[in-house]
Amino acid sequence: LSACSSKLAFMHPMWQEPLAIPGGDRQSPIDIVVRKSVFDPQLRPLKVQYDPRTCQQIWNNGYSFLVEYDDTTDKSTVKGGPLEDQFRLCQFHFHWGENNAWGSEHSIDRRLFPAELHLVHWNSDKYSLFEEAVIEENGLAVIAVFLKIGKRHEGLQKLVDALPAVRHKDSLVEFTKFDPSCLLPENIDDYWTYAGSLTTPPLTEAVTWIVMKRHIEVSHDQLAVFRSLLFTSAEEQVQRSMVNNFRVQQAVKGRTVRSSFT
Ligand SMILES: NS(=O)(=O)c1ccc(C(=O)NCc2ccc(F)cc2F)cc1
Repeated sequence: LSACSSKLAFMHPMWQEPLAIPGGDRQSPIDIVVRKSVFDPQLRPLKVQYDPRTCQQIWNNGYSFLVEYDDTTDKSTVKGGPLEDQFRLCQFHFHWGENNAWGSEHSIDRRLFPAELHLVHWNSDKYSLFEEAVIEENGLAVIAVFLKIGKRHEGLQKLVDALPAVRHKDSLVEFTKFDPSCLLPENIDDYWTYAGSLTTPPLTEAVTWIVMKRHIEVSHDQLAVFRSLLFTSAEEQVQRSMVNNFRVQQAVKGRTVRSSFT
């Protein structure tokens, strides 16, 4: 699937791109050009340790739906890989399209996927709050996993069943005992990593991106439930479907994308 830019040109981005971005030379998302990525043998395997008991709620924030975790202790963490420190999971969310031709934020040699999962972590060795870490260049680590349409994802179904409860912007529902490691591909040793930013405002250049080479599969019907969510709150007259909630791709600007595999 190629990102035919003309197809995307008419689409209204979710929000107006700011005129000036702080720094602006490490923005996300990007297209990962595989032949330009550099194998780094010093990249270690990722160590992911998630405790399902830290799962708290699902919140529709008007951009996506966030599954939020208790990040007041080091119970759900990621370390290793390109990371010097230990990072705490605070939430995960997705980006998706109006159809299966596009929806992911990153692409691999221009190949887009119907959706992309982001597991968001902050550096708890150096900072004491997410809000502090989000403005620091080594503050955040986001693991990105591409979603492809295929067989039904049994682990995802518990989340899909809860989504109608957060149909409108600013709605929230209790959601517990969900282990997000079920959303990781079997092999998490093969990934690309680069220095980037948040892909929604405030777009701060604080993110070490870890983009998984292997995707996961979800069914067409499961992704259709994502598309049944709304950008708009219950009070608004005009309801708008929550689809195409991805940012336009940004210039690589001389950055090197490293790979953990040859
Ligand atoms: N798509 S992505 O993975 O790059 C991404 C991850 C997290 C956030 C986020 O938390 N935003 C709200 C937010 C909340 C508090 C704060 F201090 C800063 C701030 F960005 C935005 C984008």
